[in-house]
Amino acid sequence: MEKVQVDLGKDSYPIYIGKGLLDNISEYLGERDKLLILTDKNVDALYGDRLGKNLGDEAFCKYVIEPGESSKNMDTVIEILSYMLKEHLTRESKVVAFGGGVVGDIAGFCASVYMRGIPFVQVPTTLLAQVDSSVGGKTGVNLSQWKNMIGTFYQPKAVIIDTDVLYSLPQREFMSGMGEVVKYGIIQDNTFFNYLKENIHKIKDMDEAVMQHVIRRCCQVKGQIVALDEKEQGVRKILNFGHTIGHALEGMTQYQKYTHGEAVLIGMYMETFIARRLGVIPEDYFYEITDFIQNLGMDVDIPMYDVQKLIEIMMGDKKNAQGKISFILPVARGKMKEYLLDIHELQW
Ligand SMILES: NC(=O)c1ccc[n+]([C@@H]2O[C@H](COP(=O)([O-])OP(=O)(O)OC[C@H]3O[C@@H](n4cnc5c(N)ncnc54)[C@H](O)[C@@H]3O)[C@@H](O)[C@H]2O)c1
Ligand SMILES: O=C(O)C(=O)C[C@@H](O)[C@H](O)[C@H](O)COP(=O)(O)O
Ligand SMILES: [Zn+2]
Repeated sequence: MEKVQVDLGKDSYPIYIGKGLLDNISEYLGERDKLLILTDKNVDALYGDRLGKNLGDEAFCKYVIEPGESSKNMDTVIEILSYMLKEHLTRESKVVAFGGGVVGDIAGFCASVYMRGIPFVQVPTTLLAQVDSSVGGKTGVNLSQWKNMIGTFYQPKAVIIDTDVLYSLPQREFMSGMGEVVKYGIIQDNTFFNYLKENIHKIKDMDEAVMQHVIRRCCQVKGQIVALDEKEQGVRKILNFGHTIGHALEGMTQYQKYTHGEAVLIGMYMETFIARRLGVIPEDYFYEITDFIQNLGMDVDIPMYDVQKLIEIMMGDKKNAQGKISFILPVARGKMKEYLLDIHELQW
């Protein structure tokens, strides 16, 4: 088992990464009078009994949501908060987010607003959640076409990553997680980007040692960025590379066409084109990024007729300022810069 620490003063927490951690989960959960396991139907069917068995005689209750992005809204939040009240959860209880990023974002949000905040722990089960969404304390839900429009910054008490659960992931979900993994290579750590390129076959085969390294490195990079800028006033914005277009694509298609990671891959591809159009990225690096995304097998074409709609949604992005759309663009290997662009600069 490896441990990565997120340094946030009194809100610091450990990320445990290893094989089979689910079997000793009680050891990592910390103090509580009662647990609420929040999960989705797929994860519950695969791992619910195992988790329950490993909790032994502990007092716990469980709430199971429908899988997928369409659950990520205020209706689900109200249902969960009502259940928490019915189950008499207190400020000494703990919420366990047991699932992918959807479960994690909803569980963290519910924990952050119930009784003005009760502790929660992340037990991420998708690659995307293990490398990104379980770390950093962004919680929330979507409002209509606008992603994560309602939310809080609320850190978990711990993140417990059992790498064994990745082997039941559908191939599409695994590649979706690779979207955020590639992001970490581009935004800060060019050595890691080279590692990804060199090991792409082993990654696609889900080689255990390689995946352990990939997960640890992403958690380290994200943990360091979050420690520097918890509330996204500055450097944390680089984690949004690919997300201005990515989030708009998800919303424009009612969360039905792309997974989050797929939308981020397309977003990074298109935003790298914007960097080239602005003349801010070296030509060879432009090809390195775009070739790698294509080689992952991503279909990066979107129909031209959707561009106006895309821009309309991007106009509502949280990162925008001065009436302009914010883009985080690659300007050199491992170096990003924010550009505020108006609509006319995007129509060419
Ligand atoms: N808070 C953050 O910092 C942050 C960062 C990145 C993404 N996100 C959010 O995360 C969400 C995407 O997360 P996701 O990609 O994990 O999607 P998800 O939670 O919808 O999970 C994807 C699918 O995999 C299934 N699944 C989960 N674990 C499994 C396992 N071990 N084996 C088999 N199937 C399994 C789920 O039931 C679901 O059908 C988006 O809403 C995105 O906005 C948040
Ligand atoms: O943790 C962050 O900060 C991120 O930006 C991580 C992103 O991968 C994630 O998708 C995040 O939810 C996007 O930011 P948001 O503020 O637009 O929700
Ligand atoms: Zn993301």
